[in-house]
Amino acid sequence: MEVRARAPGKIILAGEHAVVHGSTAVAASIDLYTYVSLSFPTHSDNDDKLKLHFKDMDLEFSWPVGRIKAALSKIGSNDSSSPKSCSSETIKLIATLVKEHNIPEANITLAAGVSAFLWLYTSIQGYKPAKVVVTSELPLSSGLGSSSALCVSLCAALLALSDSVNLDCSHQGWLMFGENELDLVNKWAFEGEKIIHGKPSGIDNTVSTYGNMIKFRSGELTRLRSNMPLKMLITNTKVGRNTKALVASVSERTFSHPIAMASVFKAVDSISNEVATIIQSPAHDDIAITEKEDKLEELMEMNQGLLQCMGVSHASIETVLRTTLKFKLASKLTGAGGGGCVLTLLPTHALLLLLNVFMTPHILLSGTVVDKVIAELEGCGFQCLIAGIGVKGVQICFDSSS
Ligand SMILES: Nc1ncnc2c1ncn2[C@@H]1O[C@H](COP(=O)(O)OP(=O)(O)O)[C@@H](O)[C@H]1O
Ligand SMILES: C[C@@](O)(CCOP(=O)(O)O)CC(=O)O
Ligand SMILES: [Mg+2]
Repeated sequence: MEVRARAPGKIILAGEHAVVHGSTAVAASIDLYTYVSLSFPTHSDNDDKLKLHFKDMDLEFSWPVGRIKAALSKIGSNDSSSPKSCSSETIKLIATLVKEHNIPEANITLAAGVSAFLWLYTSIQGYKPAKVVVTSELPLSSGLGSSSALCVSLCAALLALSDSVNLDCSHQGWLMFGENELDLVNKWAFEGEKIIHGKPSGIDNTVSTYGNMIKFRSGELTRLRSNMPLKMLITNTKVGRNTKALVASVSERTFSHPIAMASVFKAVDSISNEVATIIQSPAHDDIAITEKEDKLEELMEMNQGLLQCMGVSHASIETVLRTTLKFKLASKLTGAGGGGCVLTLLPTHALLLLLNVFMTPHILLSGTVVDKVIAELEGCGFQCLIAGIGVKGVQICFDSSS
């Protein structure tokens, strides 16, 4: 029996970082997924190893289960139905298992993902031999939530073959979990995110688990129903960064300037609530949609200004902001910043109209504003994509033939 799980990445429309400090944020899932397949060896395979394959990087890890059991013996027995945090002592024990594999320096940030894997696997499945294969359509360490998509898809696959979840294994194709199972996946995935991020807010694993669009504050989720077409250009600056370090840097700034930062977080909270209201409010005609788009653009620019206050912008992000502004398009970073991805709202008029009179003569050529801005951004060495927004959350698929 093999089970596959897929979990979507995400964009944060408003409120990243501030959400770690108790403000509201708004996020949506995107149609780029991380896939995890899990299979147990048969008796005739005579295999006693736990194997992890990061297929995209062609990196394989394996440990005899006896070795894992010996290293983690103090943890006690596993109980997949009650998610628990990995203690700092256990993190150290897990780190010794990870270090036994010499991860190439260029891929060293993957060590956090391997540690999260070992914690989630042993906590949910115990010390069984298995093979786990991970692939992803998401760029890693870019702000699109690859860490949470990894944790959510992994937990879904592990729980699908655990005693805590009862599913119809004969179902053909992708299958959604029920609400209780989703809650369990989400809670375990949050524990994995803690290992990768240090201090996650939980918004990324929550939107990857439940999908669609959510408002999130202090662990509480409100599902949003969008009442407008929402198209975003995602520009990957390809500047790698690490969410854990960026979250820590904002915490340091908060420690140094608590009163000023409290005001920044309060302003972000208001922006996120306004974004959620605009997205959900009814729009009966094109004029109403344009008004909503104008307001969203202003709020995105305001949020970006506050992210600059938090110290998480980057020269590459500023280049994207300047470039899109030339085309009268508003942008903000998404995720932890420091490089990574930038969101640009593509208002309906930008998708339909040819360049208009506001543009300077040298760019008054054929094509839509969107074609032009993408060409210019890609000319800077960035990578652009337009992802589908608000897709379903985590899903699983059984393959009983294997
Ligand atoms: N498909 C994957 N394969 C291996 N590790 C992954 C994968 N996706 C995420 N990770 C782990 O998550 C880390 C990136 O998480 P993070 O810094 O939060 O960035 P983001 O979540 O924005 O992509 C990687 O360095 C790695 O440890
Ligand atoms: C910066 C933050 O708000 C989002 C991080 O997202 P990402 O890992 O950069 O995709 C952190 C969090 O909410 O846990
Ligand atoms: Mg992350």
